[in-house]
Amino acid sequence: MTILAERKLGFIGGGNMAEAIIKGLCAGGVAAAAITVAEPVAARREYLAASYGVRVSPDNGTVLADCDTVVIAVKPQVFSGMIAGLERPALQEKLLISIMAGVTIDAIEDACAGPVRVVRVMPNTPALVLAGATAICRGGAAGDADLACARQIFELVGTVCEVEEKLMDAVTGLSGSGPAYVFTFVEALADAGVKNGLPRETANRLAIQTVLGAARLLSDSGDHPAVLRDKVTSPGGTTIAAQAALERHGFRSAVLAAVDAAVARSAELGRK
Ligand SMILES: NC(=O)C1=CN([C@@H]2O[C@H](COP(=O)(O)OP(=O)(O)OC[C@H]3O[C@@H](n4cnc5c(N)ncnc54)[C@H](O)[C@@H]3O)[C@@H](O)[C@H]2O)C=CC1
Ligand SMILES: O=C(O)[C@@H]1CCC=N1
Repeated sequence: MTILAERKLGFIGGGNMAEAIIKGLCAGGVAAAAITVAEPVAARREYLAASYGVRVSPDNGTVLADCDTVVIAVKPQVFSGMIAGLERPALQEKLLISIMAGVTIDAIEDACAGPVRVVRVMPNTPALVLAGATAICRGGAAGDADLACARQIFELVGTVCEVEEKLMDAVTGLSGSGPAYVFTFVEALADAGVKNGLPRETANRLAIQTVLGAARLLSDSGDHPAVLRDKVTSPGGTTIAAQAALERHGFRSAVLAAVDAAVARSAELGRK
């Protein structure tokens, strides 16, 4: 907490991802009073203030005035309009931490019309429960302390990897959007249990714990997924029958195509 304790942290945009980070930061010991959130939707401001005790404002300028470290947490599509409304000199003094999918460091520097310290980050929503997966990279004007500050924020809410910026679209397709694929899988798994006669609540509990337990086993053992899969798969048994059906229905190629689609969309958002 050494670097963060000295920082005044602000968020521009108080939506789902900002909330996940804020909740994680508060659980990780950051004082809510040191966090300011600018958010145009009044109900959302009231909710964030009541739930976490953060300071809120409808005016993005308040975050610039009050904070030295600013997390840009608006949608990529509203970024250029949002940044146009902020004063250039004030912006250029801040550490800007962007979590926007696709938007490049070059684009942020151009929008700020001058040298600005940018760290680009791709987090994911399990940050809400301190189990986030985040990748970070820094712009040319950002120093070691800036990168360390961003790293510290996201380490409080999970795991952090440093990557080259050209890999950020790949990260977005894998771990940024990835929780949604897992939720779809869990939903389908539970549905399959219900189809085979399990009560809904039992099916949901078993499906969630299966994914949680399998992920924990992978993480704790360090084994390759194929090694652990083999241990589940008895010769002539149930699992190989299921695996054969997954192959027939293109499970792996569906996952590859899904991630490719997200990567392509991330790159497209960056070009807009
Ligand atoms: N949701 C996710 O799982 C992840 C999202 N991201 C990125 O995080 C960013 C935010 O995404 P979400 O939180 O999902 O979206 P969201 O729609 O939940 O939040 C965006 C917030 O920005 C506010 N907003 C709109 N215009 C604004 C303006 N001009 N100034 C200030 N605030 C404004 C909206 O009212 C909204 O509350 C996006 O750029 C997205 O690419 C990155 C990783 C994961
Ligand atoms: O769907 C999106 O565009 C954002 C970026 C990664 C996860 N959610």
